[in-house]
Amino acid sequence: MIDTHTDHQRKGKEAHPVPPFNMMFLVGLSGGIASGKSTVVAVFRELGCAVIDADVIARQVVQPRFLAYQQIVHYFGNEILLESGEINREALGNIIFSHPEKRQLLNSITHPKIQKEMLKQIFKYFVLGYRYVILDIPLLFETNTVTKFMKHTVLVYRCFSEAVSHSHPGSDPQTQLLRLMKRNGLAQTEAEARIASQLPLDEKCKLADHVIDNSGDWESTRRQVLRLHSQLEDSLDFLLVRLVAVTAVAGVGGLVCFLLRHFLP
Ligand SMILES: CC(C)(COP(=O)(O)OP(=O)(O)OC[C@H]1O[C@@H](n2cnc3c(N)ncnc32)[C@H](O)[C@@H]1O)[C@@H](O)C(=O)NCCC(=O)NCCS
Ligand SMILES: Nc1ncnc2c1ncn2[C@@H]1O[C@H](COP(=O)(O)OP(=O)(O)OP(=O)(O)O)[C@@H](O)[C@H]1O
Repeated sequence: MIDTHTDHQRKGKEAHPVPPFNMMFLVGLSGGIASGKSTVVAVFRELGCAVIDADVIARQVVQPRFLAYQQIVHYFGNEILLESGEINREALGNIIFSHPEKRQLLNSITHPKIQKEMLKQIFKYFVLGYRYVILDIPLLFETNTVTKFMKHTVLVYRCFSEAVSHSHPGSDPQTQLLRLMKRNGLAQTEAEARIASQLPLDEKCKLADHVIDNSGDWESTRRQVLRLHSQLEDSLDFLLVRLVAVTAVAGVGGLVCFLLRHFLP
């Protein structure tokens, strides 16, 4: 039987907040459609890690009381509204996934608001003293502006067939397509358009610092997450950031003392 209580847990290394004045770092997590992101994120949450979900925020910022809602209705028209007045996500999805310029437009409306809300949540976790925050962002590698703020990037991938897993460790496009069609009730062309709107998984694999292979069973995935969490907790980056912060504070303090001594009577 596999021992689910790993060394990591025995050492009691859960992600409890550390005192608030310690600096933290960001970890970007992404993956293909139905690759297992939620599964991986659930393990991180179970370990007490701070997780921010971009898809959840993307839904919040387009609620009727927000500016993004008005802008979307202004540019896309009332046709994308449900009777309740809320955005018809299926209708909007059908438009933006088949028209790249409209997708660009929607992104330009929503992404700044999503990023602003993420920033607020990051600040909250900073104040609470977390060592690192996981940002679950489906478009992490497509949106270059975000990756530069990540100390680590993680890609979750899942090979759906044995044959593919050995030759091409990225995805099985056919199975991914079928899953998407079934899950979202999409026609083949619509599902293809959705997949084509994102970077191919094997491209993302090359860009990521860490890859979690979710092709095996749950335990195998869980073990990889525990190992990664342990690495992140022990990360020297954390110490480096603290060192830089302490140096900066000392530098500013020194400067203030110098100025006070020279310019005050
Ligand atoms: C187009 C919308 C209305 C479709 O809604 P729907 O409920 O059908 O899908 P949902 O929001 O759950 O997204 C499902 C997946 O689609 C992909 N996706 C969503 N938006 C985009 C986009 N602009 N470009 C490429 N892929 C996207 C992601 O993989 C995401 O996980 C919605 O996705 C949206 O508002 N997108 C713009 C905001 C965005 O970029 N969200 C992604 C997180 S940053
Ligand atoms: N290792 C695994 N073994 C068996 N089933 C799995 C495994 N990982 C995930 N699944 C199943 O595959 C489906 C997709 O997983 P999950 O929801 O975690 O993916 P996701 O990447 O978050 O999907 P989405 O694209 O909707 O965000 C779920 O039904 C989940 O239960």
